Amino acid sequence: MTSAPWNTLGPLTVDNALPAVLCEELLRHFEHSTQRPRSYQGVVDEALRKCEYVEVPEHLAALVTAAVTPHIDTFFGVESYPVPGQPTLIYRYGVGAGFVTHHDEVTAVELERAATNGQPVIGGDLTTVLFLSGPDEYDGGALYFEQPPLDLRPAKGALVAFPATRDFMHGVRPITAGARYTFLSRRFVKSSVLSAA
Ligand SMILES: O=C(O)CCC(=O)C(=O)O
Ligand SMILES: [Fe+2]
Repeated sequence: MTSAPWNTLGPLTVDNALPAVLCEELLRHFEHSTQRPRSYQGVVDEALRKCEYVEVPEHLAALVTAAVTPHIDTFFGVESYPVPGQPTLIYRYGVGAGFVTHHDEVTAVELERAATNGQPVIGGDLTTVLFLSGPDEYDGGALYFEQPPLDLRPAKGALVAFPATRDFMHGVRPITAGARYTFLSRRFVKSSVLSAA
């Protein structure tokens, strides 16, 4: 039971949220797809974010949704659902910068640049990250939060979820060896005041 508002809770971490076979299928999809450099605020700059992405087909995204929704709804005390029509992405971070500290709110400049740069814009109330790599597969690369300070290098198949707001500043520490794969989607909270803002 929780009485705190959902947008003050998190990050939630759940080990073994995704079965190993689904992690493998998502990784196979990544390897067989066209990989593109991912932007930050609509600009590709490897000093701020060194990352490639592919989009996930609907049938695979639906399997992830089914696996994670009960964990997320129970923890945040809400009903949530993937943002309709919005792509979900797989990210690969090789050796390099990781991803600088940021929040997950969509900004006006990102939207403006998306009109011409071909980059997907993914916005919503909650961010959902699934780890498709275990900590033995890369060095560095922690998903970190600033306040309170927290560094996460969870097991393969783990879920991390948190409000996509400016209160949850986070980033990915530089990767110093190996490669780190994550699945990224955003969700709306039903009847959320924030989702209408
Ligand atoms: O890949 C990750 O661990 C986090 C990525 C992230 O923060 C984002 O896409 O906004
Ligand atoms: Fe983020």
